[in-house]
Amino acid sequence: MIKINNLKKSYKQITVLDVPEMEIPEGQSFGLVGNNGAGKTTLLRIMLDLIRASEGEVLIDDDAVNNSEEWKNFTGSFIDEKFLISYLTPEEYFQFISKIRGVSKGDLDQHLNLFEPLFNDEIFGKKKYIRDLSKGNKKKVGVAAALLGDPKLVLLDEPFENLDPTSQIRLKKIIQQFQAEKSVTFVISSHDLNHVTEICERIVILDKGEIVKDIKVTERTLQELTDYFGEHAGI
Ligand SMILES: Nc1ncnc2c1ncn2[C@@H]1O[C@H](COP(=O)(O)OP(=O)(O)OP(=O)(O)O)[C@@H](O)[C@H]1O
Repeated sequence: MIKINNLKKSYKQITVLDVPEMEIPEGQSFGLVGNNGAGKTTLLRIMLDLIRASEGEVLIDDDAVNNSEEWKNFTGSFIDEKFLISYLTPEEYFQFISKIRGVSKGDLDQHLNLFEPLFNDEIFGKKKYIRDLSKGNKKKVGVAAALLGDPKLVLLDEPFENLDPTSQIRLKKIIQQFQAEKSVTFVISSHDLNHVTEICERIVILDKGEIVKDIKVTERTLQELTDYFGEHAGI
């Protein structure tokens, strides 16, 4: 589903991402981990054509993302709050996204029902604009919108960040439901090694823009990741 060829991103001659080759097959849940500045968000942004690569390309279903609009019809994503429309209420925002994606009112209601426990009576009916929601609640709106309209591919940057522990567990369950029932391909960056090993079948570690490990998740993976980052901390 995703293919990367000779991808490089540099700022002022400093290379921050260098991925010669990588493939993410359809249906895979792919986790991206790495310390601050490793290049995770840069990679996600290039995959979504939000920034241009300095060299190389990302293909989604064989189309270069910077040369095609096709992939946008089946790709959902939430990178940060800039994806939201801050002067709308959450209700208005979901209606707006539904219109763009051709989601009926019935399907929107069904989708939002799934998120009711995660939203925890904090999102709807509060007469608040998105800009007035807490960071965690903005994240919930963004992730729910990314999953709206039956996307085949979903990219999420640190979806668990700013969520309370109960919400993290609820979000994990929702993602697992989309994996099992809808075979969505997920690309998820996270600093939470527990969550990422639980929801991903493959984890790539980025270090200074390079892939240093590409792991098929097993029951030993959490320990392997903990050991890897522990070594970096000198522990
Ligand atoms: N516009 C920019 N100009 C210069 N350098 C940039 C720019 N955007 C990103 N970088 C650099 O690229 C590198 C990778 O950043 P990136 O945000 O992708 O890391 P990350 O792995 O997502 O980090 P974090 O875990 O802190 O979110 C960093 O060194 C960052 O300073």
